[in-house]
Amino acid sequence: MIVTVTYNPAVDQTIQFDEQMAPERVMRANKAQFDAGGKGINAAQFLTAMDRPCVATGLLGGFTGSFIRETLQDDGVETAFIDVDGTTRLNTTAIAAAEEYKLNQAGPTVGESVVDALLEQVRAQSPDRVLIGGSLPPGLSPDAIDRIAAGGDWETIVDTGGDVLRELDAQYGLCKPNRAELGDATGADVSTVEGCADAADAFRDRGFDRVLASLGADGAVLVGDTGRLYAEALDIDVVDTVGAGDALLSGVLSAWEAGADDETALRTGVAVSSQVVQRAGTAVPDLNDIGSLRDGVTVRRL
Ligand SMILES: Nc1ncnc2c1ncn2[C@@H]1O[C@H](COP(=O)(O)OP(=O)(O)OP(=O)(O)O)[C@@H](O)[C@H]1O
Ligand SMILES: O=P(O)(O)OC[C@@]1(O)O[C@H](CO)[C@@H](O)[C@@H]1O
Repeated sequence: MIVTVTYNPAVDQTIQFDEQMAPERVMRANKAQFDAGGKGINAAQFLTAMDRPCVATGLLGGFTGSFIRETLQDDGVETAFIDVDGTTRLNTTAIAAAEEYKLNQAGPTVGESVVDALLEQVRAQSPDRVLIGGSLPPGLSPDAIDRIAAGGDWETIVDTGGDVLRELDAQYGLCKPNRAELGDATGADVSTVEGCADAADAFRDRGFDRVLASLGADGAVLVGDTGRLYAEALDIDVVDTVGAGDALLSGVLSAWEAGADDETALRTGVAVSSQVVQRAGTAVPDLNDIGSLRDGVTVRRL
């Protein structure tokens, strides 16, 4: 069973415009939606949709926090959040004439004591795996991630910014940087797939048994003791890439939970992410046909 931890959840507002973004004038959206968001929360939604036992935890506050809790419960996602003072942030994605703008708030300031409460919440679920996803709110340091990782006999997966990844000291089963985060974390040249695989492999020495690096339209690499796997992205019409990395990671974890090997897991991740990027927002897409989509993913060893 997987527990996800989102220290800094968000309500994701996605607004769409026909014309290009321009300053100093009123832009009128033709579509708008609100979704429960945050990297661990997205993963919990995708995992639940794939019938993988999962509990979403983290910090919630204010009316936006209530929206997230109610949305998850309506979607059948098990929750065990800690309530905090302040208001969970609202992050905005503006899609204007096929260009995407991502505007993320910082989130409410919290005290270090929330880490103790959250760790107790995680322990109470007796998970096999814990996924810690997303940024840290003001008031918390990377130690808040390490403490969860070292707080029980579970495998910890982490998906956070490169600046935080390089500060982590605990042992992790997997980290999931995207291309920019991999470059930030390692200082390596990540302009080629091979370069990303080299950087991911070297980064394992920093306490990560495996590294799943997502490369956007170039697909993804998974490096670990069994070698270096590269999966090409599927050729699809992309609407909104927000949540793509969470979907990739969820597909990989879902396959591992079912006992699949790394190649099948990587294929599954690419298949799930390809479904998410074809629609706006971070709500759960149709994941019923993942098996045939997965078979269409090209994977090779590097
Ligand atoms: N343009 C694209 N075409 C096809 N697939 C894509 C495209 N962009 C992303 N994907 C799929 O989504 C996966 C993750 O993409 P990406 O590296 O952008 O994640 P990310 O930056 O971590 O996203 P987020 O942080 O918003 O979750 C890719 O490995 C790929 O399978
Ligand atoms: O600010 P963070 O925590 O790094 O990222 C938050 C976020 O952009 O990540 C998700 C997509 O991966 C969205 O649901 C959410 O708005």
